[in-house]
Amino acid sequence: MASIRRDIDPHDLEDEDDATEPKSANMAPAKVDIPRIEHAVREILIAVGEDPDREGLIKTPNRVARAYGELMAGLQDDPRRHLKTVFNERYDEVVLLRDIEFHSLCEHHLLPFTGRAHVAYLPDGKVVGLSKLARLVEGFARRPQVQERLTTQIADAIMEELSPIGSACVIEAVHTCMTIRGAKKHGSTMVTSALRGIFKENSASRSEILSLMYSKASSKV
Ligand SMILES: Nc1nc2c(ncn2[C@@H]2O[C@H](COP(=O)(O)OP(=O)(O)OP(=O)(O)O)[C@@H](O)[C@H]2O)c(=O)[nH]1
Ligand SMILES: [Zn+2]
Repeated sequence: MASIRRDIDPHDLEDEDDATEPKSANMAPAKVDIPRIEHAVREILIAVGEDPDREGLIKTPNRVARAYGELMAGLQDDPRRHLKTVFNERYDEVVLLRDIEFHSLCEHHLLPFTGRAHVAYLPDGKVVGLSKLARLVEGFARRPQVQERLTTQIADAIMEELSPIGSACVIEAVHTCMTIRGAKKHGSTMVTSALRGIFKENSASRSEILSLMYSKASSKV
């Protein structure tokens, strides 16, 4: 397998996006039904024995509705759009973007799971701007998810849009539904991987990409 030439901290990225496109940090909120969520949140507050009309809670239903608009922003987005602008580059070495921070919602409990995604591909003529990999992760994360699906959606989107020789996604995340409630296993981290193309078929390539992804082992999930 060709050796890695790019190993980039996403926080160092220059963003070359079109100025009209919403930035990943400020992804346009989803158009959620605000009154309906407000009503539901008010009902939850009553159901748990709270007084939704006390001063501290009076604006809470609206705040929660707006927060869901942000947390679900990916639902009305097609994250694959970020892979449509490609450079036809004669570049045949691995591109790896490591430690892409993300925040998602576990679809079982609607509680956050947060962590880092490591995304790589071995191009076959088509290369995208690195920030697009971060936007891809963000778009798939901002919706009710399970970590396995998030991981495969990212790897599959890269395979389908860029037709590379291989793609890989590894995600390390902490699920608050397991740390703050339920099993209450603080410090447990879920790790998932999706390998496609050469990274799935060739054991040497698979070992190399996984060791590169883990080499800065993310104890910082
Ligand atoms: N595989 C997988 N499981 C998840 C993910 N997010 C949450 N879960 C799990 O989904 C499961 C839902 O289990 P249920 O038995 O239906 O729900 P529950 O009674 O709240 O389960 P506990 O969390 O064990 O209390 C739990 O085991 C969670 O830990 C995820 O991304 N992937
Ligand atoms: Zn959960």
